[in-house]
Amino acid sequence: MKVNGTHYRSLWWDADKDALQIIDQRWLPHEFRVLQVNSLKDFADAIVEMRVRGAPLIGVTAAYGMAHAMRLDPSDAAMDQAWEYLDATRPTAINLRWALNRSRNILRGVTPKDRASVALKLAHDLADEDVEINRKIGIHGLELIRKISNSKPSGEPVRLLTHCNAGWLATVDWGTATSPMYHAHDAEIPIHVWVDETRPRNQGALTAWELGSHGISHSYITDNAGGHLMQHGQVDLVITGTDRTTRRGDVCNKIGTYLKALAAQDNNIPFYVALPSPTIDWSVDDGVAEIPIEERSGVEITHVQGKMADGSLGTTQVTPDGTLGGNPAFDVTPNRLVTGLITERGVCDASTEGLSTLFPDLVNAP
Ligand SMILES: CSC[C@H]1O[C@H](OP(=O)(O)O)[C@H](O)[C@@H]1O
Repeated sequence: MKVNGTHYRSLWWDADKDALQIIDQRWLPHEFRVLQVNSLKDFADAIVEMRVRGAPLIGVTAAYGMAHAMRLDPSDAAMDQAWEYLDATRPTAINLRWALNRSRNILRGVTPKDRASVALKLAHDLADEDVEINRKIGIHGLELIRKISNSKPSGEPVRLLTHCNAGWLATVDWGTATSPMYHAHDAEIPIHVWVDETRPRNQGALTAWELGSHGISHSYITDNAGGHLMQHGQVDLVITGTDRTTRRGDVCNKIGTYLKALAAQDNNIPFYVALPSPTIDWSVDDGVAEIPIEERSGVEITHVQGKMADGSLGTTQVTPDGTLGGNPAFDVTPNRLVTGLITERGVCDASTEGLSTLFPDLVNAP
């Protein structure tokens, strides 16, 4: 999307430098820094340290990591080592393993001398595929927003609430949850977005940066304010992203999503999840029982990063010395709390039947 009038993807291949460039999201929203990825360790660190983040973007980054590994050593052993190394970076977003499997399954059928070029082409294709999937999610989600807008007095905004950043920064472009918002804004449908801060890493600030750059009205709110806003008729629709959705429609997403879904149901507010098909884990039914939840460092809880009074970026300790932080990074919203899933092929119920109807070609795919 646009940054000060210039279009960017969240990562891109620089042919002149023959290397992947990423937006280093650790410095946003205060500084826009581009980083070149030069080694396989750089790829892994970028994912672990959340320089790149968001399920789709993690997957595409890993695909470029496999291509880098094949340049160094295209042997079967090196391919498997790279797969293991990149797969171990973050456990929850299924797109990581999906992309690694897409790459390795193709490369196994390719002679080693051709693996580097084939792997790089696949990474480019996955990046382009992600952009198109998210664009289509936007088109389908737009109709949900339009329907609500048409039920309001002319000019009255549709009030959306979103959690974390499922924006273009979490994908290659458009975002998932934000794509319907961008499409609605571009269709001149008035919207206002309540943006959850999303402790502990405050990815909501990334969403605020994105929406502000696109001229979309928004308010940055505490994670605990959403229920109150819903009780007082201030929210028309909730749209979030997902890091892994099971075949029956249980949704794993950033910690706190489940609580928003509970509040939405209690207030009869539609709760939709923007779901690109690579984020569906067809091998899992019960999300609460089966999806591995990443436990990140407690320092992300006890300390906060931001812009200091002198304009420099820094980190400050919030808790007493010695206090340990507990930091599960995701939770699972059972399908019974999900109104619908907005996919690139349309909107469906959060159910096995809903997903298998839209994706009959994928439901039993190996
Ligand atoms: C479009 S997927 C976005 C998804 O990923 C985020 O997690 P993280 O920032 O830890 O990578 C969050 O769960 C978003 O909803």
